[in-house]
Amino acid sequence: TSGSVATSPIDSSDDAYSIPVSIGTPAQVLNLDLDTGSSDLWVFSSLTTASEVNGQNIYTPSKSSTSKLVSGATWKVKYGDESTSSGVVYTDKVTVGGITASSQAVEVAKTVSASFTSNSDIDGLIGMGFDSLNSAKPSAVPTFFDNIIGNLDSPVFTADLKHNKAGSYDFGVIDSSKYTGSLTYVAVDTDPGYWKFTSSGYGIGSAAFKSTSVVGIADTGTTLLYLDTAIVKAYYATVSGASNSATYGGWVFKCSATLPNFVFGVGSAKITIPGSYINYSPVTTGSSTCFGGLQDSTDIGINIFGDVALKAAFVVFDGSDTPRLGWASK
Ligand SMILES: CSC[C@H](NC(=O)[C@H](Cc1ccccc1)NC(=O)N1CCOCC1)C(=O)N[C@@H](CC1CCCCC1)[C@@H](O)C(=O)OC(C)C
Repeated sequence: TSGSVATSPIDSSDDAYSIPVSIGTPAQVLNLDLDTGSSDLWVFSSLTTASEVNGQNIYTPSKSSTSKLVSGATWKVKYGDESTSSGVVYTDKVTVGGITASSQAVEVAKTVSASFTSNSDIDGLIGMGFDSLNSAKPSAVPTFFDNIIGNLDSPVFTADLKHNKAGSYDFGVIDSSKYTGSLTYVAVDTDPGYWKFTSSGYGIGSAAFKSTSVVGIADTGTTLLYLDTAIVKAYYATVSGASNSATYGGWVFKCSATLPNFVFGVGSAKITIPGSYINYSPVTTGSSTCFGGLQDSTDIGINIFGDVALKAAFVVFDGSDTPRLGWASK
């Protein structure tokens, strides 16, 4: 089997990308953030503390004839941005892009942190990292990808994210109409459970490409591109008036600045991120100071190829026995 689901940016800054997910019988449709940087499928629900729900769609297990409580199971997840959620576990029928997992663990939130409450565009997450990252206790539960992989024509899903418009996630098929040239594959290190790979270097604008190993993760759930200090400094050295602002917690520049393209290498291939993608957004609405889409990864402790990088490419997440990432321009 194979399938495809449209994914849309939740706002004009491409902060995150959501997909419609059907849960239960009859179907309850929630908009979930497909996140390759984590491995829990969790949802706002009828069990979520009422004061912590603010406009999100919720899953009500008692209204689903196929829901089952997993007795004794709990979960608690904390993300890179310090946001958290926790609760209990049900199994139910889950369908994404026409593909159904008949008994998918659905982690039902009893409590969520303020940043989730304030984000009415996201009704939960569908983690597509490796099972080792799953937070369920006393034992981990498989991801949606893990549950369907055996039924897929090919053990893959692909990401085609776009700037300010709908893209798609495909399952079980590599649609060659969605990219140009050829795919270049790179090995994935599944420890501790991210889609972790080694980029072969970078180039800033028209400057010579620098061949150097840059270890990072392909993370659909992270908005920006986070890289080593030296690369980030070299990039903003070409942007007149750019500075690393303590006030705004990162590199900022005049919104009118011309930003050079940023190239990153995958094997012998090169992915070019248009400079315009590195103008993330004004620091506050209407400000003439803009926040960069490329930021320093030091405080995170890992380099992250987030949506700013991913939306410049077509990416194959290959979950075969030797997991790998395929990259192509588009
Ligand atoms: C640098 S690590 C921070 C990363 N979060 C982010 O990148 C959030 C995503 C978001 C978008 C819209 C609304 C709310 C949150 N954006 C963010 O922190 N931004 C601040 C800087 O400007 C860009 C927006 C993160 O924690 N990613 C999570 C998934 C994420 C999904 C949205 C809800 C919150 C959790 C996950 O991918 C993760 O933890 O990755 C690890 C490996 C860092």
